Amino acid sequence: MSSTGSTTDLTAPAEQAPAGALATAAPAVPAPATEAANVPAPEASAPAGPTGVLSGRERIDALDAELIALIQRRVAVSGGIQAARIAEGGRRLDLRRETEVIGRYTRALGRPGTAVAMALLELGRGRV
Ligand SMILES: C=C(O[C@@H]1C=C(C(=O)O)C=C[C@H]1O)C(=O)O
Repeated sequence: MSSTGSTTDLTAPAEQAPAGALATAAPAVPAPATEAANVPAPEASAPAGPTGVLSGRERIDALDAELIALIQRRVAVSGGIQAARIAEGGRRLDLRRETEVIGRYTRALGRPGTAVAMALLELGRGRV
């Protein structure tokens, strides 16, 4: 991954999982993504004690790297949508859609989710 923060990820090949991947990876009765608050993830069971702290931190570091990569991909996709809309004579931003996005994160994560959504939207602005 580039550490330059560039948006060249627009050309990244994998914005979605391959067809069928979700079907095999998803639980039989998947919880709605918007209702996932307070459901502990499997990663929540790190062993206690110093070893647990170290190994847990490695997992945190790996998760943070994944999150950053996902955020960079989101910024690139968002920029592509904005550029397309501008090319069609529209406005860069769609506040109704942004309200939907904020609501999704708020329902899933509570008040901090609102802040996460706002940060994601801010990161996606002005990249085109
Ligand atoms: C990406 C879009 O354009 C803008 C960016 C958004 C985002 O990053 O989620 C949402 C709404 C728009 O202000 C879109 O309309 O979907």
